[in-house]
Amino acid sequence: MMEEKGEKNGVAAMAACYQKFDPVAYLQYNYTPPRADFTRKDSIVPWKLACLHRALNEGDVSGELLVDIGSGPTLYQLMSGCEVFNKVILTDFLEVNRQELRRWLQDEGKCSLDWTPYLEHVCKLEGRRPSAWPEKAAKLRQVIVDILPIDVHCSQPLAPDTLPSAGADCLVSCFCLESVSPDLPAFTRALGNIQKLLRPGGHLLLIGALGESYYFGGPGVRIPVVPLNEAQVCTSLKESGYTLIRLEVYTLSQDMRVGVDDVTGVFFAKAKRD
Ligand SMILES: Nc1ncnc2c1ncn2[C@@H]1O[C@@H](CSCCNC[C@@H]2Cc3ccc([N+](=O)[O-])cc3CN2)[C@@H](O)[C@H]1O
Repeated sequence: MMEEKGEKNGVAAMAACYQKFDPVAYLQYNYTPPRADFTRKDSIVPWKLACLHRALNEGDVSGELLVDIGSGPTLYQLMSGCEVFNKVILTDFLEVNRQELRRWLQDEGKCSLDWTPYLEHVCKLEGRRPSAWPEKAAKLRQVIVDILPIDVHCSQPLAPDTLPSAGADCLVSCFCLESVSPDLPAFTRALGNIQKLLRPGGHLLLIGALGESYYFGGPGVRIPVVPLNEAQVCTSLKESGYTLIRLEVYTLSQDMRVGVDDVTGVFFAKAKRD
């Protein structure tokens, strides 16, 4: 019982940190140059987009429904998946992030970040002209069917009956679980909680930070992160009911370390639910 109380306190403290999360600042910190520089082969965002494109286009991923776990205020993580799945559900813990996503979806022109360079880059990865980005934007808006609240620390992270009984065909989650978990056991439990949202044999595409102990979710909003290494990611995936297909790692060069966190690397894991 004592352990459960400790778990609940850690998760509640983490939720309190997120009350000050600032989507606009967060997007500026992580989704503008140098971390999102499409003129540089070694920039982080092009690496992430290439991992997602490759993972979704090597012939083993298919189905109807893709669910993005902890979307935050970003959309890049769905720009390849929107061509493979005809239904996409976005999720986040905070209303401010769900609002940011809704603003883009409704195309009211009041978005905090211009996603055009991202759409152009993914068009290029698909062998299309970058000028096809309006079609890709329209496709993404067409397949997004819902933007829902989620809590990965709940044994049932989404409201009941949100998903088909068989579960989603694919989950994507980027930089969420390690940033919302007070420790490694909580990270592993959260992986287990979302595993139940996925049909057996369905794929998990997981992007996360290595060696990160904190990040700024806004000016002065320092949020603790459970520092992970590759071995811990692999063990946690295995312990929570996934078979790892591939793990890729990006190591940050000095100029990618811009003072908004202490990340040393980024991992991309493609896995299957057992
Ligand atoms: N209990 C919960 N369940 C689900 N989601 C939850 C919960 N609590 C908060 N959330 C939701 O999860 C959050 C997701 S954003 C988390 C930010 N992760 C750290 C940040 C990201 C980042 C980006 C790019 C790069 N890079 O090198 O290019 C590095 C890094 C490392 N720093 C946020 O949307 C919150 O609203």
